[in-house]
Amino acid sequence: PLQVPALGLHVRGPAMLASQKDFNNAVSQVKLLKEDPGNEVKLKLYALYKQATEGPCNVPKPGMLDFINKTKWDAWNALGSLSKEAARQNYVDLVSRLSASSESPSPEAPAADRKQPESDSLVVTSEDGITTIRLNRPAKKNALTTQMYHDIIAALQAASKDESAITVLTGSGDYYCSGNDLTNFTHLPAGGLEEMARSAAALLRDFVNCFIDFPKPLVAVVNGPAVGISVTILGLFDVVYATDRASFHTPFSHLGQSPEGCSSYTFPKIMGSSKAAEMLLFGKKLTAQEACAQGLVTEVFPDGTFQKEVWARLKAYSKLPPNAMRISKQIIRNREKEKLHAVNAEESSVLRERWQSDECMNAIASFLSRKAKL
Ligand SMILES: CCCC/C=C/CC(=O)SCCNC(=O)CCNC(=O)[C@H](O)C(C)(C)COP(=O)(O)OP(=O)(O)OC[C@H]1O[C@@H](n2cnc3c(N)ncnc32)[C@H](O)[C@@H]1OP(=O)(O)O
Repeated sequence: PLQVPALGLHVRGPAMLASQKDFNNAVSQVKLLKEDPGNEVKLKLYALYKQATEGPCNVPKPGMLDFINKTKWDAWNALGSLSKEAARQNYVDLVSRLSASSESPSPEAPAADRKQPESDSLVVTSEDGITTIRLNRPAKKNALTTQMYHDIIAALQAASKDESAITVLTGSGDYYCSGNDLTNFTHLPAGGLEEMARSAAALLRDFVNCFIDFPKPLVAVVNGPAVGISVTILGLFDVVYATDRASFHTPFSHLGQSPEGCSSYTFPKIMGSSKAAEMLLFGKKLTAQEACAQGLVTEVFPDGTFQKEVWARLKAYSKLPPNAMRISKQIIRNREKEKLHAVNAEESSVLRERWQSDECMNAIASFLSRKAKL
């Protein structure tokens, strides 16, 4: 067989080529894959699909800033003059390999039972009655990758059932968290931008639901500046301690996006509608003292003594009767839960549309091309 260099795929003789029916079946099968095959494979699938249905790449190359469409165009163009039939066959072969490997039993434990997260970007420890979930990507200011969202969900599910009395979210290094990792938007699935927005919205909804439903006292130890979703979900925590170096920034309009984490509901409730609007519409950054004055932060500590003071206090709180704390949290939060779930669903669905907008794509392209920073 001939080799298509960019993709490492084979071109077979005409007698072995897959039928249109095989191809249609393979297209349906892709949607049923149990495991995400990764971006490289998804790009291959995209390129082969285009080649099989439309022939060699025949559209103008997208501009430099249109990074998503340019990556797709490059993959399609790399197939050169490969015939439609050969592309169809390669597509069918690739899907059949993917289906076979996704059928084989996974060696991993189910997410809820997993002791440690999938990547080093999250560290979960339990000590002195406190489960600590630490964002651990200091070189990237603890920006949240897709894997980290999944790992945090798993960590919260495990913490809700473990022996600890209190659960803490904090960060490593000088930042608490710089929000969503903007490169998440460059990992385009085979279904394109629409599919990316759909699955990101589903993940966002699951992620925020875990905070809404978390049954034990949940404390944020904000060790430095906080951006985006790491700020908005603070309204779902029971207590927020911050160093005086922390700041709180929700630059959604700058990013062509809209609020999440139930902040469209919790922020106006916590700080009043006009202060909330200044943050959520105009991206006003609050200092730790300002956030405390508005009720978003419980208490601010001098940076030099922050860790010592906060952990001493949390250790003392963790000795309180755990069932009493759970029940008190239930009474405080339960009547709001239904509302919060509805708000989360609505915010996620609005964002699904926003993520497909030019305003959002241009803002992300600007950040990635190092033209814009907050
Ligand atoms: C699926 C659920 C989706 C939920 C959606 C949530 C929405 C949000 O969270 S919106 C908020 C998104 N966050 C941002 O827009 C922040 C972008 N980052 C910045 O503006 C700056 O990096 C900073 C102000 C946070 C820090 O600036 P500083 O000069 O101190 O440090 P840098 O040199 O810029 O950063 C170091 C390193 O980290 C990378 N990085 C930082 N934040 C992010 C991020 N959010 N996404 C991707 N990468 C990030 C930065 O690019 C640097 O990387 P290099 O060293 O490789 O250049």
